[in-house]
Amino acid sequence: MSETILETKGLTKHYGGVHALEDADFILEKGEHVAIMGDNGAGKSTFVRQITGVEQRTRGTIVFDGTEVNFSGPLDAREAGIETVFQTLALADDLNVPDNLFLGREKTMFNWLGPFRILDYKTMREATLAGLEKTAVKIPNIRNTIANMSGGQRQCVAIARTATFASKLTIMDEPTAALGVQETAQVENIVRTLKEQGESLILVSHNMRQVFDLVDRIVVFRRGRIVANLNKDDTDGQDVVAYITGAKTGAEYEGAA
Ligand SMILES: Nc1ncnc2c1ncn2[C@@H]1O[C@H](COP(=O)(O)OP(=O)(O)OP(=O)(O)O)[C@@H](O)[C@H]1O
Repeated sequence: MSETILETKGLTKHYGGVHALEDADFILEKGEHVAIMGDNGAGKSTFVRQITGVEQRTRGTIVFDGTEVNFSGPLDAREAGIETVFQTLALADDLNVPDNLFLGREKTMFNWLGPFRILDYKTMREATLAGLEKTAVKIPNIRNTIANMSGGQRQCVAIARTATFASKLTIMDEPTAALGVQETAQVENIVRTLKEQGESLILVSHNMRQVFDLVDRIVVFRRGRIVANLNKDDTDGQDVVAYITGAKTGAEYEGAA
């Protein structure tokens, strides 16, 4: 029997009078790869911001790995096991790969020597290499700073962070939007590797080909609401577009999976 890693019930976010997210009931099973699709302004990023602790929801519940959660910020969500790869990468340009992977985690990786905190570089380097190997990410020199890397390499570093810390859920918000063809292929290969490893994933994407290549299920948002929950094998691009545009209303939709 499958186990649920994430469930939202009635998840709602209003910005003043803007109802960006309304009553979202969403389920993700462990090991499942689900795409979130929808037109610009449909509420996809708002949904991601509520479940990753970036913002505080207006109402609704979030159950993560069996526990109801109220993350006070993104670090809280990371500590619980949610790794997020945003379109605008949360990487520091002037730091190298291990430093970036461990950014914000110094708490667990510092050795205490009296009043001084010393970074354990050996442990960091080894964990970084293991994380890169797990995702089959090829970075020529992990001592290079992020500023000297291509967009694709940067995205791979951000994704490798997921594997390094054995997260329970990976969320990618438009991970290839700014990438070229080859770089996109590399990122997509990493996503396939995560699938083979049983990693649970939410992929926000406008790219129909990519979605059909990579996920098991497609959830469509429209005007802040979930209007469709489609098994990839029971649908096609035309059907998905019909839900995205509102040609199909989703009136028949009654909750998640
Ligand atoms: N901080 C904010 N304040 C006010 N309105 C907001 C805020 N953030 C988002 N919105 C509004 O909420 C709605 C949903 O936006 P959201 O960014 O979640 O859409 P999206 O589906 O992610 O779109 P895109 O594909 O363009 O990223 C939009 O109408 C947007 O203008």
